[in-house]
Amino acid sequence: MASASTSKAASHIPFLRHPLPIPESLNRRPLVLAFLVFLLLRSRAVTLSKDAINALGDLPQKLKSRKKKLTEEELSRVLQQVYLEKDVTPEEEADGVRKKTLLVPYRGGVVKVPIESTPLSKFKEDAPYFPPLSVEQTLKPSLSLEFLAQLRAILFRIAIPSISSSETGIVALHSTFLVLRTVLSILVARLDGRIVRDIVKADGKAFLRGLGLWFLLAIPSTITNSMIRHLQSLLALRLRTRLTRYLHDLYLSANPDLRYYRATNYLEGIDQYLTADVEAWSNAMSGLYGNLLKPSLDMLLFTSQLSRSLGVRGTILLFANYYATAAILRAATPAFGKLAATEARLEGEYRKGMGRVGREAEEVAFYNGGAREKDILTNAYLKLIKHVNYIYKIRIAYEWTEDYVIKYLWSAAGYALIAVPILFTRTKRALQGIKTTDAETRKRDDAVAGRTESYISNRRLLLSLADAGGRLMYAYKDLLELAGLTTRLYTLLSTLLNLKKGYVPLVIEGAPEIKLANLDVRVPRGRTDPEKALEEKEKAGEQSEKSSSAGDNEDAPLVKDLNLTIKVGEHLMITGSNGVGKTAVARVLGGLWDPAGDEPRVEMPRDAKETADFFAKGRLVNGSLERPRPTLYVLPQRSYMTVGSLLEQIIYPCSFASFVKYAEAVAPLQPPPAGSRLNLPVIPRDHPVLVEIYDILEKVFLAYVVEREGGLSVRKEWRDVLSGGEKQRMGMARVLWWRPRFAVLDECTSAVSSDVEGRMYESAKALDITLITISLRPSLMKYHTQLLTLEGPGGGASLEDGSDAGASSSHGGKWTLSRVGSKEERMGVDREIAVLESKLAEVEGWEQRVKELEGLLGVQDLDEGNVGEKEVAVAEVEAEAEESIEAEAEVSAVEASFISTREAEDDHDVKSVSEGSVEQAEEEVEEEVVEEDVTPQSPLEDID
Ligand SMILES: Nc1ncnc2c1ncn2[C@@H]1O[C@H](COP(=O)(O)OP(=O)(O)OP(=O)(O)O)[C@@H](O)[C@H]1O
Repeated sequence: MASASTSKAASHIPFLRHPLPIPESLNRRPLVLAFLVFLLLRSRAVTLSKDAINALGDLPQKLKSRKKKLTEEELSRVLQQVYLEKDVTPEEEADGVRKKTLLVPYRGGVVKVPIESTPLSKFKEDAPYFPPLSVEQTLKPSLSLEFLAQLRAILFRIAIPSISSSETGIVALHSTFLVLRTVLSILVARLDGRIVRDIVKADGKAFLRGLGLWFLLAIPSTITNSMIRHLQSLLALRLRTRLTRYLHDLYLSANPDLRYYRATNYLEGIDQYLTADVEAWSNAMSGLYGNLLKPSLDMLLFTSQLSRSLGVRGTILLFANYYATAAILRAATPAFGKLAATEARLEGEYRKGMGRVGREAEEVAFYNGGAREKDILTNAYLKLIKHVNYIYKIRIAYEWTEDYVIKYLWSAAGYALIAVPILFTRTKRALQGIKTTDAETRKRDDAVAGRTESYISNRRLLLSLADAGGRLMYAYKDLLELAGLTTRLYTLLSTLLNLKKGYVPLVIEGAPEIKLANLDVRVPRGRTDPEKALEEKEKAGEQSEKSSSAGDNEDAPLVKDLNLTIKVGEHLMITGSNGVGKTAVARVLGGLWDPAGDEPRVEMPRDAKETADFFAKGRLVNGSLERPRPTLYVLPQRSYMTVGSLLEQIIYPCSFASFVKYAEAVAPLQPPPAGSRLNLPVIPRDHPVLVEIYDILEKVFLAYVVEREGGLSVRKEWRDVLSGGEKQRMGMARVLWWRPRFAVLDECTSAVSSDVEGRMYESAKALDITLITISLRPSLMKYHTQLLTLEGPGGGASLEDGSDAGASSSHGGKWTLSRVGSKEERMGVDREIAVLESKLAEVEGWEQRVKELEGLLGVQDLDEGNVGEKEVAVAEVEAEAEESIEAEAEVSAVEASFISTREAEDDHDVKSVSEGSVEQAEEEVEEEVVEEDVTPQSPLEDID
């Protein structure tokens, strides 16, 4: 009855076209809704209890397994194994798909995570969606159509690739809860009004009913809020995971893509892009979805609700309000997108600096460079902080405007919207004219109650509207920031997807050689700083003619027109001064740099892919236990130690999982130990593959490291644990284990003692490995048959031996190839021999003299009158030196004869030897060789 009268009273109030005091029919709506919510909760409660029951059922099992955590040994096995390989179909295999089960240690146990790599065809399909950006676009991200295109490409090609992906489900659920929250907000606003109305009317029963409903509504409202937060975080995590997995597959690509190597030429601080930017983008994206959808929905629904009660005039005023707000805020909003992108870049620079100091801590410590590094890092940090501070400062003005407009202007507008009709319409006049009979008084009371209810509801709706407007404005700022992050992420993806594929050498099946023809070696064009590039572009616009002529000025090649054949068994040594391009040749051989020049040609005997497949799948070649050999294995100048066990250092880049598969193919493994929770077999110590590993360690004189560190499976930070020489020996162990057909050894024995070096070289040769050594040490020549001398882009200005490389070439990149034993090589060896021998002679002389003096004096005190003694000693040493020169002449003659024998074999023209007669020496040597039955491997052997 009361509600009927309320409705009637309300209908008297002209500004309430649809009176808010709820009539009989409408009055049931909250009840129905409350009932629905109850049902929902009930079903939820049932599910919860089912889950709870299930969980309770599993509890003993779980507790039991929790109690029995992995032992340390099991954990180390898991860490070593990392993953289990899964089979793929031949089509998937051809498309580069790999399936694995990752073993992740988690809360004392192991969680198995299935992973599947992105097919190569997917990258090909995606590339057209990520065309490269211009410099302007990279530097000035904005809310434009380009931004939408970038966002669409990232979202629908990578982050949420299909409608059936789990991310779609999360978005759908998230959206449902967002809508639900808006609906619940409206219900709360209505109920609020109703409760106040009942208080004004002093209707206790209705008030209590309203209060009951209030509590009921609170339950779904709070659940909705926490679910929205949870789903937002979940969505962010999923987006990040998708992007990260995709980027890992793309970035860490195998030869010939090598994107992790090539991309550094184009993007600075790429690790910041790959880690922090991906995370920031995912958070911004998932947050923005909620921040944009919810307030937009709120605005829509609240506006429609309000316009029903405010009438046409009110609605027009409301929209005018929106328009004014948007115009003010747009004018007051700074370029947050650009600011966010710059902040990410500066953050990356700072992190990079920190990482460098961490990585090179020992070097910095030796130089005591802490203070200098501090300056560099503080500089980078202050640059970042200044920028962040600047953002904060401009945010003050922006947020002040926003707060003022949204909170106060909108509230004032809200008051006006509600008050104006009440104060200045017929209603007021009508109400004032009513005579105060009892019935009319009641009617008037009802009208006041109705107005109060409508006021409270509208006020709440308006406050919510202001809140939604505020969030929408924040969302606008977030959207600008997202534009900045999107541009960075897009730049990363488009750079990686559009990177030019590396040069693929021509594979000649069964060829016994590596062949290089018409090959120029040039430093690849480096990265250009986008800001500088923009400046240059602008300048170039002004003086385009000048710049075009400047473009022709290309750097001279490091090596020009190289034609070289490296036959199996013909060991090559590459030498030349520092910086002439020795490593650069290895970079071309290894596929890191593309060959330049006129129709360059690089021919390789066989693809190393077979090796990779072999280790991934444990397949044997023709059923034999012989594992395939990679064509080329390059040992770089700087030793690299990977994360993992000692064994993994030797077999790098083969993983332990692949190694186990290979071992299993070679000979049976031991079953897992009894009671082990891991189903991982064990390789026994006497297994042939481990025997081989230990044998290799013996050969490189590292067996003691296994003893010292406590076994092959010990995991340590090997970069710090092993000494420089040990790391280089580990490199040689890798060569001996992989047994490549050709091994490039780039100054990789510089810290190894020469006797060990020699034995390692011999071990490698014994395994039929053809060596391509890059070194400045003439003592290594004896292990090689060919010598490539580079003269660098300057054209051979600095070869010290005075050989025929002195003629400077204007084009640069001169090179000479000779047989070891030729004039150039001999001169280098001669020089080294002379130095070594004079030192040797000195030592002998002094030792002898000391003995004599000790014999003469019988006492060690040489202080008194030692000047005379020293003179005598020097005279004696000189005599010794003379003797040694004679001995040297003999040695030189031996060498010369050896070299000339070789040269004669190779039809080389050997004419001059500085001391002694070649013919005579040759005869002598030949006699010696026959008598002693020694193969004259090296001219230095006698001395050794
Ligand atoms: N990524 C690069 N960007 C620019 N220049 C480079 C790059 N890599 C190498 N260079 C230049 O190419 C030249 C040859 O380098 P390379 O490493 O081949 O020298 P090298 O002959 O092996 O010297 P060293 O004996 O000192 O090892 C050097 O002048 C070097 O500065």
